[in-house]
Amino acid sequence: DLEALEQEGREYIAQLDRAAGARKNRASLVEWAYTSNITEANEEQRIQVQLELSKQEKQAWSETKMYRWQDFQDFTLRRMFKKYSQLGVAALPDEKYKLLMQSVSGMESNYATSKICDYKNTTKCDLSLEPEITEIFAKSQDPEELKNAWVQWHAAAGARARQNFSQYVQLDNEAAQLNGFKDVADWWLSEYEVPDFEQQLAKLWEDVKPLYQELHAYVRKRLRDKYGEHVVSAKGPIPAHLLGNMWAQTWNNIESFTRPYPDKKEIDITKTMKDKNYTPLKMFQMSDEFFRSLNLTAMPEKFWKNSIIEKPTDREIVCHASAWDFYDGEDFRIKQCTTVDYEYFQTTHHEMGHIQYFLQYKHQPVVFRDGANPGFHEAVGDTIALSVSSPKHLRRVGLISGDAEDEQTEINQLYKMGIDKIVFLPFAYVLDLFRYSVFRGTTTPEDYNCHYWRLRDELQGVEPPVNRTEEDFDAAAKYHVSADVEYARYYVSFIIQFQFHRALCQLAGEYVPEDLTKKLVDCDIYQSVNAGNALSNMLKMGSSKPWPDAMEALTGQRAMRADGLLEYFRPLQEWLHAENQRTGEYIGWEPSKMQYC
Ligand SMILES: C=C(C[SeH])C(=O)N1CCC[C@H]1C(=O)O
Ligand SMILES: [Zn+2]
Repeated sequence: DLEALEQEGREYIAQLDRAAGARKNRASLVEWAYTSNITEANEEQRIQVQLELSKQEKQAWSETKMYRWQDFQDFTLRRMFKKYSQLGVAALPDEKYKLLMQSVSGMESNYATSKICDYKNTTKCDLSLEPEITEIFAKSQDPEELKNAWVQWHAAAGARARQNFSQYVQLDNEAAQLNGFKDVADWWLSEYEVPDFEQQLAKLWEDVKPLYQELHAYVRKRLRDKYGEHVVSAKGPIPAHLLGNMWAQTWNNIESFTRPYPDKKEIDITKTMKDKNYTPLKMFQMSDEFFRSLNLTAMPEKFWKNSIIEKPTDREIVCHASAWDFYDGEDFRIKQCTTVDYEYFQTTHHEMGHIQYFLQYKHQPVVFRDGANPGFHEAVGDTIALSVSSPKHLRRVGLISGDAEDEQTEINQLYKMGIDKIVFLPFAYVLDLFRYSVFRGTTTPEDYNCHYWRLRDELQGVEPPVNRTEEDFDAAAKYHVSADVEYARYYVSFIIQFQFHRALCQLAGEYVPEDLTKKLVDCDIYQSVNAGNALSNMLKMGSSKPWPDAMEALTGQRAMRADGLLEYFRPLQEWLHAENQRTGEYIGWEPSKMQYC
């Protein structure tokens, strides 16, 4: 009878989950070995083990399919079977599976080991993305030097990945179809478990676009004041190499010469960190302490022993920051090439947020040890960082001094947050709009680069510093495209982190709507056990329930909404609107005059 069958199913899925945990542990270990020491041998070993594990998964999958789990009464049991009924890339025949692994691995190693030559000393050609090229984009205010680094990097890390990328698209789409999806775009979107998710992304962009356009116009004006109208036009897109970041995804590095009230004391947190002899370890300890102050879980012993928090000098590694769950309930690690600066202080909290999520859901079955949706996992650390980057908290830890809050300081503060959070949204949206169209075949290899720049031009209002052709492939110059990491998760995160932040601030008594002494921009949830417990209750759920349930558990809302972000930045939006009217700056941008199609 059904009851007996369901009980049999329960016992089967329990042993399958344990076996899956052992497989994921092995997969993480061999992946870690490769990304923390990029050699041919480690790359070969990684692919061998992945292939072996995929055979075991295929075997288990054929057994799982035999169960009539759709008729089971138990929601959680049905959900476990549903997730285990999706085989993933292992559905590919061995040869194609290996080819797919090799093409992604080839792109990722190329990205991680790409070097460019020094602008002045052209025989010195050992500059890596981290720390050297990142430092150029953080510090240089020479458009020619920035253009040179931009062009070299996009040739090395972008164009060189084109062949591998088109093979990866082909094979990943085949895997998607073997899993019952039309293409990888639908597979990625299915992770969000709501039928109209793509439309929700478009709606969020419509909600935020007016704010972005005001900020874009203001920044273009300030850059034109600085570099002149022959470098920055009055009505066109902004040249992508002038925004302080290789991908123009956050513009924090141009804050010092574009902030609204320049005569207000400059808050140079990087300088203060260096003056106070901060070390990468201290940055991690401060982040750990913040989480513990919320009554969340301390980093376990193995974390401090096994993590890599500084770039090694004796080998090549994947420097792009990452957090790792080894699925044994004890081994959790971060790998990042920390430099002592504000940007990496934020990144450290971002990665520690992933680890905290791992720790909170480690009691779940392996199959539920995931974010409620991929965006949730990206939002945890950033939500904490919204408190850490508040003037109140920075004063608390001695990273800024003096300057009590006044209207102008507050606008400067919101501007600093806005050139990090608001400008990121069109960048993130473009990256997966581009890849959805590639996987769907609406963008073919012959117009990869044309389509990428058309989206960058139309949505983000940035243009390439030089003309582009189909010899280039600029999308792959971004880590996540070369590493096959979906990006809508960050777009979602930058929206929902403000819903999380607002809810936590209310729980901490730090934010009271309409109470001007308890404003959202001043909120710091540090040491609030009340806020921490609510966050913990949501994190413990992992992916055991559809994400609207997790969202509701923390915020009372069941949907993603831009209202948290818009409320947070309301004063800035009003200031920018008035300022752009005062200067008469054109809002929006005309199509770029650069050749890229
Ligand atoms: C820090 C990570 C590792 Se999950 C990252 O890739 N982030 C964090 C914010 C956006 C995105 C990026 O760097 O492009
Ligand atoms: Zn992340």
